[in-house]
Order: sequence, then C-alpha cells, then structure tokens
Amino acid sequence: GAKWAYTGPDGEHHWSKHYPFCGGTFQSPIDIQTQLLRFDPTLRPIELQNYNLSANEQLTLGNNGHSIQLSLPRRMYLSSLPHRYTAAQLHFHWGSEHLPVGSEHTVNGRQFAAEMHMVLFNSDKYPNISVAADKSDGLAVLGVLIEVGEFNPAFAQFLKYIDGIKYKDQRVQVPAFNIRSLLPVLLDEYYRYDGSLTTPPCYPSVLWTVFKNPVTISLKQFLALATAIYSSHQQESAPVAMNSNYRKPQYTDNRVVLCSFQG
Ligand SMILES: NS(=O)(=O)c1cc(-c2ccccc2)cc(-c2ccccc2)c1
Ligand SMILES: [Zn+2]
Repeated sequence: GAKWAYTGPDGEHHWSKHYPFCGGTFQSPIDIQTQLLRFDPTLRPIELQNYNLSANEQLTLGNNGHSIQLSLPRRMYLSSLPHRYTAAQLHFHWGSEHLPVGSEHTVNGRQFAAEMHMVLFNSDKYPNISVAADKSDGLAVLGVLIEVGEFNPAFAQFLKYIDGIKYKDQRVQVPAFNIRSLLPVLLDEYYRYDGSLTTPPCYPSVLWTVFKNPVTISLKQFLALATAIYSSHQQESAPVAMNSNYRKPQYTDNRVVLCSFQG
C-alpha cells in the first residue's frame, strides 16, 4: 500500500487520503477516562494457552520500518473470548530519547513511555490473519502499557538481539521464551472496547483489551528501543531513527469503555 509515517506529509492527518478507514469511526487508540468506565461482570480474566514456549524453538524478530515485531507461534491462543483468537505477532510503540512518552492509549490524558500490542485473529471464523484483518470480529489486540522503572528480564530476552534488526526489513531468529512473562501479573484487570488497527489501513476490526496495570522496563531498555532502531534501510545514506511511532488518541464518540474490575 501507499507509504505512511508518523510525521510530515505522510503523517497521521494524511493517512485517510490513501486509507479511508483511518478517517472513519471506531478508531484507536483512545484516551481511557476512568470516570466514564462501565464495570462489566461478564469480563473474565484473560487466559492465554501455550504461551510458555521452549528455548529450543525460535521466533522471528523483525524491523518492519514502523515498529519491531516478534512472530508468535499459531498454537498460542486466547481462550477466554467468545471465539478462539490465535496469536500472530507482537510489536511496540514508543517515544523518543528526549521525550520518553510513546504509548498509544492514554489514561486520563496520561501517556506512558511505550506500549506493547499482541495481535491475535479469530481462528474460529477465518483461516489466517490477512483474511481476518478487515472483518469486524476479525482481530483482538492485547495492549500493555509500559513505564520506565525496574529492569525487565522478559523484555531482555528479545532486546538483547535488537542490534540485528537496526534497519528496515532486517530479521533475526531468537530463542523462544515464556511470552506470559511480557504481560502484567494481573490478567483480570483490563479495559475493553471496540476499535481499530492504530496503523493504516486502520480497519475497525479490533476487540481491544488494554491491561490496567503497566509493566516496567529500565531506562537502558527504553533507550535501546528509542535510539537503536531505524525506519530506513541499511544501504540508505541518511539513516532515519525510528521513534515516536504512536498514533494520537482518536474520538471515542458514543463508544463505552468497559472494565473488568471495580474500584
Ligand atoms: N497497532 S496495531 O496493533 O493496531 C497493528 C496491527 C497490525 C496487524 C498485523 C497483521 C494483521 C492485522 C493487524 C499491524 C500493525 C503494524 C504496525 C507497524 C507497522 C505495520 C503494521 C499494527
Ligand atoms: Zn500496535
């Protein structure tokens, strides 16, 4: 598709020229206003199956020019939603070295340092993620807010290979690990709403789950994301650092954000 960016002439205010859904409804991310949340007692704890991967399995860690992403095996899936959602990939959005705020979802206007998205597709109804991507019940994304604080040994499991994917379209194989360790401790406290991909083509096809509790990574780990990755190809003369790869909050309109917890 047409090229897009987070700033400049191809920035988010221009996405809808080539990607009409980006100018449509049910867009993500949003600002989660805790005073307007509606508690929904039917929202069960998130249950991931087969996430404890063994080290002799390998995952592909890649730079797609807009984010870094880790492939996930198809035997990993969510079992606590109305349909089975099978894992596809996880990727990140972050700020910059000089502005360490880069989450997509905000809470009461607060932007976090970064955000991780685990992308899954409805494998009960669709054969693969490409077919599912533009269907209203096609995708589920788990969002994890990230703060700078304690060193995160789970993030270290893939960040230690980040120098192999400095440039666009570079990929490395990394030993698999327990993907559960990337998620917050409590999987029963989350926000839930209907939204979209936060990047073009912005399909309004995502059942969003954003965990209430952030995880932490150290400043050094944050800087690895914010300073070591480029959105340009290695052979390009002017390297373009990849940072602030987040979309700003969109209109909530008359969507209600549900929450799985009270108080
Ligand atoms: N931010 S997101 O979770 O809404 C998201 C989902 C998917 C996605 C991927 C496959 C199928 C379906 C959806 C891809 C991206 C993406 C991020 C950076 C660059 C390009 C694409 C982002
Ligand atoms: Zn994302």
